[in-house]
This record gives sequence, structure tokens and C-alpha cells, in this order.
Amino acid sequence: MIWRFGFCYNTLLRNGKDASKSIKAVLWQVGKRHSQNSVYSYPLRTIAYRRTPMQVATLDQEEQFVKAIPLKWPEFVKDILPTLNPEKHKGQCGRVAVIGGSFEYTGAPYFSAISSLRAGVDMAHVFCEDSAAIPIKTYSPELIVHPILTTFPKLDKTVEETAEYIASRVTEWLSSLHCVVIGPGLGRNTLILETVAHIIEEVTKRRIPLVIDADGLYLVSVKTEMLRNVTSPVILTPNRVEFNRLTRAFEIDDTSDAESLLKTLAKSVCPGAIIVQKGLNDLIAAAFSNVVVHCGEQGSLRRCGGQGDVLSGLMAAFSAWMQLNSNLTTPSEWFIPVYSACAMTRRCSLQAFKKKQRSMLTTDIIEEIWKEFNAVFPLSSL
Ligand SMILES: NC(=O)C1=CN([C@@H]2O[C@H](COP(=O)(O)OP(=O)(O)OC[C@H]3O[C@@H](n4cnc5c(N)ncnc54)[C@H](OP(=O)(O)O)[C@@H]3O)[C@@H](O)[C@H]2O)[C@@H](O)CC1
Ligand SMILES: Nc1ncnc2c1ncn2[C@@H]1O[C@H](COP(=O)(O)OP(=O)(O)OP(=O)(O)O)[C@@H](O)[C@H]1O
Repeated sequence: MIWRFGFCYNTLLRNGKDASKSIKAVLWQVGKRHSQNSVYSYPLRTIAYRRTPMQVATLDQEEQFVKAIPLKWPEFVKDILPTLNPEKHKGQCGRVAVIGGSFEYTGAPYFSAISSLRAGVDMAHVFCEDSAAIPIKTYSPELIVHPILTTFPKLDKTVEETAEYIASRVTEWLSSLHCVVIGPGLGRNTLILETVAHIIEEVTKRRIPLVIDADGLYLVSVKTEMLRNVTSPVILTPNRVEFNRLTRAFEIDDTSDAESLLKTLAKSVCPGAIIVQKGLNDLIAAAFSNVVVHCGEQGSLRRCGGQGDVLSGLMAAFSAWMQLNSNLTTPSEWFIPVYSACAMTRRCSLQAFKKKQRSMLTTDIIEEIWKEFNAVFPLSSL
């Protein structure tokens, strides 16, 4: 099987500097490494790829490409960001959904969804517990809020029947979505988690990129089989506590070094897994790669709650653009949107922290998104 190995090689080649010298390929022969059902696999096709001719890349070259991402960022991102032009209509720059929000936690899904919108997606839905909907709507008229999740089974229905029914009301929206975030403020109610398990099944069946955070990660740790065969992109963003819970759940020997642990976890979750271990540096590993990418962009010194929600929202935006870009075809390219979300979250946090210092809140970070995006990706450069 041959995979198109894409667009950012072209960026590398165009710029032709240091890290790019050894990377000459735009295609690579996967051969034994990936099976028919391999991650993000695409049918064999011969292409005259964009600006550069077709070549065959080795696995070593693919690794070098991934390692070059922090060096070449944000140059790599240009091919992912949607252009803005007068012919586009609403939705063409991305439609995302956050599944989360409960009686206790209404801020988290708001932070996530509004961050996606501020980054530049056109529409953001929130599917939340009924009691959370009004508060979320009052935070922002921009969000489309669906009070669909419920903590009690419907009359005459079992938990399982109710979960299936409610999941079907959410999944009828999936055909219009480019990325789904699961978890911010979701809570741990049994019926809601059961409902979300059904939704995840449908999202992955349709190969829509999935971002899993917070209580969504809790669900993964109690249902370790849930994603086992998923080959579409599943991006997990655990903090320290969530990461430890996952390694315990997947019975991974935590005596190995941090990078090995992360890679083993990614391979254990599913073939499509990409894990961001958040912390002083964000570490990114994927089930389909041997490289661990470090994002060490300077962030803030404040650790107020909600910063992980901004990350999940930006992750959804970059993932939606990746999904929308039909020229993107190789799994390793997914390191680019993931790295971009990590870097941009930290950069926005730093800008907010410079202004508000000890008083910095998550809403201050969200306030910085437009400025930081304009600074890093000016419209004139696209
Ligand atoms: N405004 C809102 O609506 C927000 C809602 N949110 C939502 O809350 C829900 C629950 O989230 P959660 O599981 O993260 O529980 P949370 O109580 O935060 O932590 C549990 C304990 O773990 C520890 N700990 C945490 N991080 C750590 C670290 N990096 N490194 C080390 N330890 C760490 C710490 O324990 P400690 O040991 O410090 O006592 C902490 O008390 C979830 O749905 C989420 O989306 C959030 O998004 C925030 C904004
Ligand atoms: N020590 C640190 N220095 C700089 N940035 C950090 C540090 N720890 C975490 N971050 C950044 O803060 C963001 C949120 O990470 P954090 O670990 O706080 O997630 P979380 O606990 O899931 O957040 P939330 O409060 O939304 O649940 C990420 O972008 C991460 O890179």
C-alpha cells in the first residue's frame, strides 16, 4: 500500500533548510508496517502531488519529518489553516461539537467550544446535560447548545435503552461535524457515560476525529476495550492524574521511562491513538509512530482550572481543519494539528499571564486567542 505523504513535505522542500535536507519524500511505501486496516489508511492511488513530484519515503524519513515539526512550526501549519475568501459559506471553516457539561460543570464545555470558535471554526455545538444548557447559553449566544444528555432513564426504559436513544439524537448531527470533543465537564453519571460510549462508537465508525479529555478519559479508563480497534484519529489529552489513571487501567508497567510509557499507552489504546501528556512540557506520542514530540513553548505560571478545556477546543479546531483538507492522508501528519493546539494554547496562556499575572483566568486566555492567531498566522501569509 502506498500512502500519499503530503503537504508539509512540500512546505519543507519549499523552504529547503536544515531539517528538511534529509527529507526528500512525499510518498512512502508502508509495506509490512501497516496492515490493510491500518490507521487512517487510504486506497492505493498514484498522484502528482501538489507542487512536488511523487517519491517514496522510508520510515526513517517519516520519523525525521515528525521530529522536524517543532523546528519548522508554524511554517508547517499553513497547509492546514483554511483560507478565508468571499466564496466560502458558513461551515466551510469547520463545524465542531463538544459533548460535556453537567449540573456541576458548565464552564468547561463553554471554554472548549468558544476556544474553537475564536480559533476560527464556523460553528460550535455543545451537547450537554439538560440542567447545564441554560447557563451555557447565557455565557454565549454564539454556541449552539443542545440539552440532550440526561441522568435519569426515560419512563419505562432501561439505562441501556435510554442511552441508545439519547445517543441517536446526538449522532444524527454527526454528518455535519468535522471534529467531536468528548469530556469537558461531562461528569461521571452512569447513564451519561453509557450514552457517550454509544456516541464514541458512532463517531469513530464515521472516522470523524475525536478529542477525549477530562471525564471522557475516565470513561476510557473504565472501558479499556471501547476504542481497541479504532483506526481513525483519537486524540487523548490527559493531565498527570488522568495519565496515571490510564496507565493503571491499561496495566502498563510504569517503571519504564516517560517516553516509553507514553508510547506504550498510545499503542494500547487503539491504532489511531495520539496522546498529549500535558505538563511542564507537553509530550505527544502516537500509536503509529516511534517518535515522541515535545512541545516546550513557554506557557503561563498560573494553573487555574479550565486551561485544558482551551486546549481541547483548539485541538478540535486544528483537527477539523485537518479533516477538511482532502490533501492530507498520512497518519504522521496528525502530529501537526496536535502540536499546533499545544503550542497555541501555551502561547495564549503566556500572553494572558503577562497581563493578568496572579489574576489570570481561563477567560483571559480565550481573550488572547485572536491576537495570538493573528500574530502567528497572519492572513497575509496564507
Ligand atoms: N469551570 C469549570 O467548569 C471547569 C470544570 N472542569 C471539569 O471538572 C471535572 C473534573 O475534572 P478533574 O478530574 O480534572 O478534577 P479536578 O477536581 O480538576 O482534579 C482532581 C484532582 O486531581 C489533582 N490534579 C489535577 N490536575 C493535576 C495535575 N496536573 N498534577 C497533579 N495533580 C493534579 C488535584 O488533586 P490534589 O492532589 O491537588 O488534591 C485535583 O484536586 C471535569 O469534567 C473537568 O472538565 C475543569 O475542566 C476545570 C474547569
Ligand atoms: N507546568 C506547566 N507549565 C506550563 N504550562 C503547563 C504546565 N502544566 C500544564 N500546562 C499547560 O496548561 C494547559 C492545561 O494543562 P493542565 O494540566 O492544567 O490540564 P487540566 O488539568 O486537564 O486542565 P483543566 O483545568 O481544564 O481540567 C495545557 O496546555 C498544558 O500544556
